[in-house]
Amino acid sequence: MAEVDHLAAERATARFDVEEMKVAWAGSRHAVHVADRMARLVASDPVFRKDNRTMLSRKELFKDTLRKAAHAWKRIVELRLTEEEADLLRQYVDQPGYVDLHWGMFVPAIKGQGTEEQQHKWLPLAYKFQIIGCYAQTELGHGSNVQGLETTATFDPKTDEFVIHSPTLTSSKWWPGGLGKASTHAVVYARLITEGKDYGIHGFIVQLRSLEDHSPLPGVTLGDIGGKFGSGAYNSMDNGVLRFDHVRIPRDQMLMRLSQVTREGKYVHSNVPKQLLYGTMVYVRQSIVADASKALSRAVCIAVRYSAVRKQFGSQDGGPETQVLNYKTQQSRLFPLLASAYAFRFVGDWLNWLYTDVTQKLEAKDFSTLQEAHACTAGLKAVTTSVTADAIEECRKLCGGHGYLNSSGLPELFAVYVPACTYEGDNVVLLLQVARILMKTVSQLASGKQPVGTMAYMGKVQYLMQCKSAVSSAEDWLNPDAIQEAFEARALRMAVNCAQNISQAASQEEGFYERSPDLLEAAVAHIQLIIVTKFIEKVHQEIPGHGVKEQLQALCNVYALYILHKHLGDFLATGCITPRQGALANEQLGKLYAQVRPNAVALVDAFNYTDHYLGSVLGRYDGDVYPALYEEAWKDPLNETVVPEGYHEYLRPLIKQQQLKLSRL
Ligand SMILES: CCCCCCCCCCCCC/C=C/C(=O)SCCNC(=O)CCNC(=O)[C@H](O)C(C)(C)COP(=O)(O)OP(=O)(O)OC[C@H]1O[C@@H](n2cnc3c(N)ncnc32)[C@H](O)[C@@H]1OP(=O)(O)O
Ligand SMILES: Cc1cc2nc3c(=O)[nH]c(=O)nc-3n(C[C@H](O)[C@H](O)[C@H](O)COP(=O)(O)OP(=O)(O)OC[C@H]3O[C@@H](n4cnc5c(N)ncnc54)[C@H](O)[C@@H]3O)c2cc1C
Repeated sequence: MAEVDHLAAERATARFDVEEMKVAWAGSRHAVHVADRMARLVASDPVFRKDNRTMLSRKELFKDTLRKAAHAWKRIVELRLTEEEADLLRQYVDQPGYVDLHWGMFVPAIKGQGTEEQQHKWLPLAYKFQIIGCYAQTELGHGSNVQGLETTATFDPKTDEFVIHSPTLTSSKWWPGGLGKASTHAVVYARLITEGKDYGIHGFIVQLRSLEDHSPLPGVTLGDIGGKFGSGAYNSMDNGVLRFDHVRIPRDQMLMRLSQVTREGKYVHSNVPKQLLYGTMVYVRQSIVADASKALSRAVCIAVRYSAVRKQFGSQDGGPETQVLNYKTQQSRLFPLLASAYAFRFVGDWLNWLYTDVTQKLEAKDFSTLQEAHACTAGLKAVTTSVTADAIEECRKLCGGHGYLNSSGLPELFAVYVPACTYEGDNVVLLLQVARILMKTVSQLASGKQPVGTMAYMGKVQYLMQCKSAVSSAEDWLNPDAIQEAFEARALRMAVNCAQNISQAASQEEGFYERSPDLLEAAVAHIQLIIVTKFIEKVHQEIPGHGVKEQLQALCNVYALYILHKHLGDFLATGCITPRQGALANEQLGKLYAQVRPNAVALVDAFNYTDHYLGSVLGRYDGDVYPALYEEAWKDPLNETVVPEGYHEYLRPLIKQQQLKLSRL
């Protein structure tokens, strides 16, 4: 810990037990302990240094990524780390790379879509890194529309092989992470053609590079797709392009858990929903929701600590300058983001539970919760990533000019994070999926079918369509039932309004198309309801530790009332609350900010991030920001020489020319 703690006074005002809050955040004492150990292991290892990352060229950065990944693997093996420890170690290394896709998508795709035999063959190779895999689905011409992919896998019964081919330029695989330079294998999604019939998209394991010298195999053309947004950032990842020219693979490299092609070329589909093909995406979407709280909490931790250190403007009587964290505007921009970090953390935990539950049911051939899993993972992925990306940028602004420096850590965090709004499903496309399910659920209400899971509230349609909020004072908004009812009524009424408007169109499809902007808003309202509900449920649980439950209660209220305030138009337009009740919610929000203020620094300390992981001179634990900023500036390569390169070529002649002109006057 730091020798001088410039934030000590802030820490002293906390009205709760920070160590216990760490447990509430991490999920258990064991989780705090393991995370702490792995974070320190990474922070103390010079190979994992990352403060120079934004100054490296793309080639240097990529090599640095390979080095870190190899070193991480060496440490994982040497220390015999468990899967949980290894995942955390990779998280704290904090540099996107091919391993993310290998463990995050290639392995899950084989686990989810491979037969037992296939898993037996391929997983041990992947587990030991004897092969490196990626997930090659998106093409140059199609990403969102998976059914529109063009790559073909045509069965040749003569040789018992599939022929993988890219028939057009637009069928080139484009974007897969790890494909460009590192992967030896890929799970490739292609149209299965057998006996002259196109059976749509299926997954195939295809070897791309030699295991001897890493050169592309015959018929395979591949490379990196080029530099991406921001310095450092996601440029450590080799997103790739891949084309096939009639590449042959054995029949048993089609992932055959869901459907099979026999030796004779007969297509056989197991009696399971086709959507299970999208299972890997569902898995990754739920992990992206968990990651959103990590990225958001990092940005918020930096902004809160720096706002407590930074002072601007004196008091009226010429006293000391004011900490910017004391400005009400700073609080009203920052504390909802702090509350959102906690909200996303808890909804992420719940989603992980849901995913595990659905997976167990699928194993038992119970597919009843597949739609719920799809709606929740798609919708929560969309809302949490959009909010987090915007919030990181807001945290940059909250840190003023210094937030724009790479050394603040915020520009890189933003650049790394922002593609999360696009990958694993563009957020708009995913929200429209949620909207479709909402419309289906509304249409089934008339027939008396009771909605279940997170849609269950829609079953209270008679009541929710006409209920009026009973709130008559600002304090009434602290009642979770009042919040819950207002959010349920808003979500349901928006969905019903959309359904009514769609029903007036010439066709359901046309109505859906015309009303899609409204449908997006209805989907967001439904997802926000889920987040609020899960936060309320969390706070209702027994939570040990002095003051911890009270702080979480306050943050839960901040989150809900902030959303209500931000989307006041929805609540008023649907008649769920009156303008006066909206004003009371805002009044209560102001009081809650005052309650959060003395606890703010301790609430971000509870994330338990090392300075290495935060990677920010502004977010340092000790708050000793100015010497660090000053020191950091001198490390820039531009400061390696006092007189810059190019002076003699471009600056001196210019200055001399001007001097000459002046001397002639
Ligand atoms: C150390 C470990 C770390 C782990 C963490 C890992 C993190 C990794 C970091 C991430 C790195 C980035 C990597 C990025 C990878 C990628 O981006 S991979 C590519 C991702 N691509 C997409 O997400 C494409 C998005 N598109 C789609 O998902 C689909 O095309 C679509 C939009 C859903 C439409 O599909 P379509 O087949 O056309 O279906 P519809 O007609 O719309 O619907 C038919 C029915 O199917 C239901 N459905 C759709 N999807 C699903 C699903 N996933 N699950 C279940 N059901 C689904 C849909 O509701 C319809 O149902 P009915 O109405 O009942 O028929
Ligand atoms: C950093 C990064 C990493 C990636 N990694 C991988 C990977 O490892 N493997 C892989 O296979 N892919 C990967 N992808 C690809 C990613 O999955 C796709 O980019 C993503 O699914 C979006 O598809 P798209 O690019 O086709 O966007 P498009 O669908 O072309 O989107 C363009 C615009 O059209 C809108 N739009 C599209 N369809 C509709 C609709 N029906 N209604 C309304 N609006 C619509 C979108 O909202 C968006 O505004 C990665 C992408 C990125 C950026």
